[in-house]
Amino acid sequence: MTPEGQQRGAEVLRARGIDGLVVIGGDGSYQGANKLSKLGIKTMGLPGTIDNDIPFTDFTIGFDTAVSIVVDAINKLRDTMTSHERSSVVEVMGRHCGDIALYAGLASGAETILVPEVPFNLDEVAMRMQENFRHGKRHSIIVVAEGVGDGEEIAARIAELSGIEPRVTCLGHIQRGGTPTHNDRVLASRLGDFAVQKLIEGESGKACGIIKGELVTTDIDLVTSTKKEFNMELYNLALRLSQ
Ligand SMILES: Nc1ncnc2c1ncn2[C@@H]1O[C@H](COP(=O)(O)OP(=O)(O)O)[C@@H](O)[C@H]1O
Ligand SMILES: O=P(O)(O)OC[C@H]1O[C@](O)(COP(=O)(O)O)[C@@H](O)[C@@H]1O
Repeated sequence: MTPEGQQRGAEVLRARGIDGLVVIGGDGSYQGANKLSKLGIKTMGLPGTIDNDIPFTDFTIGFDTAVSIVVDAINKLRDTMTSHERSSVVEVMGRHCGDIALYAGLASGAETILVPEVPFNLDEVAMRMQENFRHGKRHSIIVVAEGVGDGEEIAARIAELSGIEPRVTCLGHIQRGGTPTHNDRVLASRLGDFAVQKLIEGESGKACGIIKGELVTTDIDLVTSTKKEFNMELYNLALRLSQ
C-alpha cells in the first residue's frame, strides 16, 4: 500500500473514533498494522493463517482446522489405499511452510512427508515404497506441501522410479473452509482477549502469540523480519515412526 493510502487509513480510523485496532492475518496484514502503529494508531497483530508460518507463536489461528481437515481426508484415503493396495500422493497447502504437511502427515501416519524446508530425494522415496511392497505393505501415503512442487509431477516421477503408480489428491481450498476446531476457537478467543487487554494497557506495534501455552507479545518489526524455524524434531519423529 502507498504511504498516501496508509495515511488515509489512519485518518479514517481517527475520524471514526477508533482508538485501537486488532489486525488478524499474516505477513501482509502485519506490515499494514506496523505502518498504522507508526502513524499513531494503537495496533496489535494476531496471527491468522492456515500455514502456521508466523514466527514468535507456536500456532496461528486456522492452522489446527486445516490440519484436522487434512487428517480426516487422509484417514478416508487410507481405507481405499489399504483395501485396493494403492498409493496416494496428497498435496496440501503451504507455499513456503511445510507445517500443514508435517503435522497432518505425522498425525495420520503418512509414510513420506515432503516439505520445502527439508531437501529430499525421490529415488529414496521410490526405493522405500518398493521395499515396503516386498515386505507386504502394499500401500503408501505421501504428503506433499505445495511449496515442494506439483503433486501430479511428483507422483509421475515416483511412478517412473518405483513402478508403483500413486493416485493424486489435491485438497486445495477445502483446507481453508468449514467449521473451526475447538482448539482454533479457544486460541482465537484467548488471543483476541489478550490483544484487547494489551491495547488497553497502552501497547502498540506488537504481535500476539502463544509460546509453550503462554500468551506473549513481540514487536511486529521483529516478527516480520524473522523467518519461522521449522520443527526438525517433529519431522525426525515422523520419519522414525514411518519406518
Ligand atoms: N505495507 C503495507 N501497508 C498497508 N497495508 C498493507 C501493507 N502490506 C500489506 N497490506 C495490506 O494487508 C492486507 C493483507 O495482506 P496479504 O498479503 O493479502 O495477506 P496476509 O496478511 O495473509 O499476508 C492487504 O489488504 C494489504 O493491502
Ligand atoms: O488460492 P491460492 O493462490 O492457491 O492460495 C492459497 C495460499 O493461501 C494459503 O493457504 C495461505 O493462506 P492464509 O495465510 O490466508 O491462511 C497458502 O498455503 C496457499 O499458498
